[in-house]
Parts: sequence; structure tokens; C-alpha cells
Amino acid sequence: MSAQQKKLEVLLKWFDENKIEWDKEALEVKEVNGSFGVYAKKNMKKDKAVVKIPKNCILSIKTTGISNILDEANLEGGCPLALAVLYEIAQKEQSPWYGYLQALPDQGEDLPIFWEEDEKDLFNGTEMENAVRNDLNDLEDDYAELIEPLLEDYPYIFDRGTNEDDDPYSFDKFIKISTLISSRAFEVDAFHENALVPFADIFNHKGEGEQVHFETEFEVCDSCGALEYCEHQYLDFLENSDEEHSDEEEHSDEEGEEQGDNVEGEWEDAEDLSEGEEDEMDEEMALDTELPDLEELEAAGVNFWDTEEEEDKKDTCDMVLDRDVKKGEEIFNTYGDHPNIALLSKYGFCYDDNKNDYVSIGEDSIVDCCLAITSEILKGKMPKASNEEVEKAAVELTRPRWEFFLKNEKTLCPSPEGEQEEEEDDFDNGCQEDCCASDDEGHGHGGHGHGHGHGKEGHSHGEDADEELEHDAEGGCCGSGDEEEHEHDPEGGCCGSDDEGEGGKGRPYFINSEGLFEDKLMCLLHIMFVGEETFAKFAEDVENALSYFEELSNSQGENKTKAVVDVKRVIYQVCRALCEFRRLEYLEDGEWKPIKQDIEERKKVADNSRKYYALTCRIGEKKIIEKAIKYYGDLVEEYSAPVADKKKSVTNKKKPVAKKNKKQKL
Ligand SMILES: C[S@@+](CC[C@H](N)C(=O)[O-])C[C@H]1O[C@@H](n2cnc3c(N)ncnc32)[C@H](O)[C@@H]1O
Repeated sequence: MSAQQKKLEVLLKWFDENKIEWDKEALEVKEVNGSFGVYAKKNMKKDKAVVKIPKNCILSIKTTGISNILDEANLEGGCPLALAVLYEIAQKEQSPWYGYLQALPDQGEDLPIFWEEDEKDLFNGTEMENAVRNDLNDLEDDYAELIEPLLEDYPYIFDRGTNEDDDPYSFDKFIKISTLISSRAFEVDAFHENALVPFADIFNHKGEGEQVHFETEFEVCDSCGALEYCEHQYLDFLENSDEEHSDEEEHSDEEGEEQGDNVEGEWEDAEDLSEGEEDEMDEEMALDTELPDLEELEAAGVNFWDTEEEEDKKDTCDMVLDRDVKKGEEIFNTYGDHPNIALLSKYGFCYDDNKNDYVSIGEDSIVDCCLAITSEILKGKMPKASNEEVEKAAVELTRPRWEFFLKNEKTLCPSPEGEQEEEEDDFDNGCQEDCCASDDEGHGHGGHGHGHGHGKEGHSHGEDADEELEHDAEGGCCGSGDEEEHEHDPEGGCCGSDDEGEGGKGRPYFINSEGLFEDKLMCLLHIMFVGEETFAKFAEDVENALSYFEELSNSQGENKTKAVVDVKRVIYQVCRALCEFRRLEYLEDGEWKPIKQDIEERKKVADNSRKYYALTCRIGEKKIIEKAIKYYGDLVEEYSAPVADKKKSVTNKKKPVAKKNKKQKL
């Protein structure tokens, strides 16, 4: 029997001892190439809960033997769970989770933060380049600032052994465990938070068409984990009603004073009470506070009587089938809609043609490109002007437009409901967060919620805009924008936001896996290149801009005046130029290596090796760049044809449409 098989045997026994319910006739936990996965032993129907894990056997900051220390320390992020796991591992057979912990991968997950520098160089030019350099520093800081002080405070709890190798709490071990938390933990509930959930964490990931999902009751008491009414809710209720009470009293005191009541007099009377009377009154007051009126409790939403709802609540974490499953199939969970850069950073793997992939374009490139194209246009209109004068005019023309966009961005491009939080928490800025110690939300796997709000959403490029492109060479728009908040870039960049992306490229905008620019960027480009009159209307009232974009998105390419075609041609030129500029970052020794060559090179290395994954990331992004260059290049050509031919050529051409279209189609 292999070492992995032995581990599996111990693990399965541990599941039984800990009352994890699963149908052994229906499921099999198998080891394939050193890694575990869950397989169907028979056909099964959708909605079946195939595994039920009692919450008392999950490993969380509340269930660990050092929960009191962690409670007191009140650490943020993934560190407390990492310390809890290290502590439990150090207890060996004494830990209630011994059988579970012994089956975790010994070396943790091989995340890119552990790669050698020359291996990290494989990411040069890709979205991963910055992410891979930040994470280890973050972990070092966490360890030094959060973990080490605790280890020192409780030397009798955390036995560090006699040397580094013996030390169960060394930095080396901490980062390994952090990778396991990053790749396995689930956001369980308000009490346990991010935790290791045995058995649930054996299901591997599938990007689409997963068969199972994680289900549990999140809304529990955050002090004790109770599903039902508990003393903490009761105390909370009292506290709140006390506050309300004292607010009311304060209010009535004020009223009393205002009305000239003799409030003091009343207290004087109370002071006159005999001891017995005082006790009686105290008791009455105590009863009043300790046993609030039931009607009041019910009005506050406390549910004493309706047991139906309570019965539905479960104190288990369940793995529930999303679809019918066939005998022999591996049963996959999904860890979320992650691009390859997130999958590789948090789970140590990635795959081809990931539809969540994206390529970002820095704001600075966009500013430069808009200025360059605006200068080109102005040169034609200012033949006698020097280059300097033209550049100055371009800055003056561009600046108020950029400012208008920044000021009105939320109105013009609102995030779909519920996406805001995700956007802030994801890989927008090149994964600058601590991937291995996150406590963010998730899709089932709650420890790792790197959804991506950008790039994956496309737009179908409506073909219309009833507006002219007439940049005013004299810079007629200047001064119409709101100049309060944004500074001019001395290099001629227009008031970039202060939200600098990694590597000083400014805030990123995204190209999705189909090679389409996100709507926000298309909106910005329209603002940059619509005619002077149109922009003046935008500046007058943002509603005018909203109507413009709505019309643009609704017209579906039916209305094609010369002016519209001119605006679009310029915009598509900018898009193509931006892609070409971004493409330069993927050059190796000054050359663009064809994707085919990357694929051949990948065939020479072991599947799932570091180089294999780095090349997979690279190939995915290069495909996006190629698609985008082709797409916008074709559009430039189409929109460069004489206007008379336009209707035919534009309407006949079938364009790729991103699956999830946002409202605006530009
Ligand atoms: C939650 S665990 C899944 C169980 C894991 N296979 C085991 O042996 O314990 C997540 C890890 O499994 C591996 N994994 C999951 N899905 C995968 C996939 N589709 N391709 C490659 N590796 C995968 C990765 O190493 C990932 O970090």
C-alpha cells in the first residue's frame, strides 16, 4: 500500500469516527496521481446531499484548542486559522483532527510565491508578474507582526522545539499551512468564519459544469454559533432596547426640561423611599429589564414559536449535487469564476481557455494613446503649429473629457448590483492582496473569493452613434470640465486617478477572454473622441451622456452617419493601438514568440509542472491579445472604408458577442 493510500485509509476512518455522513455505496474517495478526488460509484440525482459534515468537526478558530488565545488576540485575516492548524498539527495524535491533518499535502500547495526567481521570470509581461512578487512579502510581514508576538507571549502553549527544523511554528511551516488554507478553507458561517471543512475540501475544481456545491447556514450567532435563539441574541436585544430606552429617556428629559417639569423633584421623591420600598422598586425594574415584554421580543423579530423554520436550519456543512451525476464520473465543486492568475496564485493550478481570463491595460497607456491620436488629428487641423503647440492643444482638449469621465464614471458605468464588493476584492490590481492569508468571501470555497468583476463581461459593440467626430483644433472644450479634483500629469497625461496600479501603470482597464474591451473603457473612449458639441452637452448635464450611450447601445448599428463612422474609427484605432502596445510586454528577447511555439515548448515539460502552468497563463493571455488585435484591426478596416459602403460592410459582418453583456453596448 502506498503512503497516500495509507493516509487515505486513516482519513476515511477519521470521517467515520467524526460522524461525517456519506453514502459509501454512492461515493468513492480516490487517489489519482498523488492527489485525492471524489468519484460517483452510481448514478445520482440532482439536489442530493452527498456528504453531511457536522459543524463540530470542522477546524476553525473557534473549535481549535487555542481558541481562547485567538479570541483574545483578535487577529485579522488568515493568520489565526494558520496558527490554529499549526497548533493542532503540533499536538500530533492528541489533536482531535489528527486523522484529518495527516492526509493534507505534506508540502502545502506549490504556489508561484515559492518558485525560484528564474521560474518567476516566466511570468514576465503577464498579469501574474507583479502578483507573484508581492505575496511572499505580505506573508513575511504577517508572520513577524501577528504570529511571532503570540508565539512569544505563550511559550508554554507553543513549544518551538530545539532547532528550526523541529519548530512546528517556523516561518517555513507557516507559509505551507497558509497555502493549504488558501486552497482548502471555506467561509463557513458568522461564528466559525474561514475554516477547514474535512471531506468538503477533497472535491476538485471545475470552472464550468461542476456537479456539487457547498451549503450551510451562514446566519448563526457570531458569539456561540447557535442556530436558534440564544443568550447572546437575548443580551443583544436587551442592550439595544436599553439604548433605545435611554435615547427615549434623554429625549423625554429634554422635553421635560423644555416644558419646565420638576424632574429633580421626582428624584428627590425617589430618594425619600424607605429601604423596603426601594427593594421592591429595584425588583420591579429588574423584572422590567430582564424579562422584556414578549410582544416586544416578537416585534423585534425573535422567533419563539415557529419551529418550522428552525427545523430547516442545519448544523452541518453539506455537499449537495447541482446536477445528475453518472457512475464513474469525478464529482467536481467549483472554487469560483477565477481567471488563471487567481487559480494559480491560490490553488497552484490553471487551465487552457479559461473564460474568466483577462488582460489589463494601464491607465497611463490609455492617456498616452489618446493624446497621441488626438495630436495626430490636431496636426491635420493646425498645419503651422509646432509639435509642442499641438501636444499642448491635445492635453487641453483631452483633460476636461478625462475629468468628466472620472467624475461621472459611477453614473455612466454603474457596477451591476452586488458586484461592487467583489470588484474591490479581486485581481483588479494585479492581485496585490495576500492570496494565502485572505479571509474573503467565496463561491463555496469561502477562503478564496477572487471573483473577477472585469474583463469577463463583454459588450457587443453596437454599431451606431448619431454624433460627429470634430475635435476642435482650438481646444474649444477646455475649461468645461470640473477641474477641482484631478491634477494634470506634467508629462501631458490627463489627470490620472490617484489609484496607481502596480508598477506605476495607473489603474487597470480590462480586455476579456474574447478579446473585447470592457464597457467602461469604451465609454471613456467615446467621451474622449465625440465631437466638441456633443461633449459640451455631456458637460452641461451628465443625463445627456447617459442618453447618448443608451441610444448607442439600442441602435444596434442601424444609424451610420459619416460622423458616427469617424468617431468609431478613431476609437477602434485607439483600441488596436492599446492592444499592440500591451503586446510588447509579452516579447521575449525583443520577439513575439508565436503561440504555437509556446504550445510546443509546453509539450516538452511535465504536465502540471511549474513551467507548464506558467506557459498556460502566458498562452491564455497571448491568445486574448491576438484576438483583440484582430478584432479591433478588422473594425478599423471596416470603418476606414468609404461611408457609402459602410452600411453593407458593417451590417453584414458577424461579430463575436461576449456571453454576458452589460447594459451598454458600445
Ligand atoms: C480543495 S483541494 C482538493 C483536493 C485535493 N486534490 C487533495 O488531494 O486533497 C484543492 C487542491 O486540489 C488541486 N486541484 C483541485 N482542482 C484541480 C484541478 N482542476 N486541476 C488540478 N489540480 C486541482 C489543487 O492542488 C488545489 O490546490
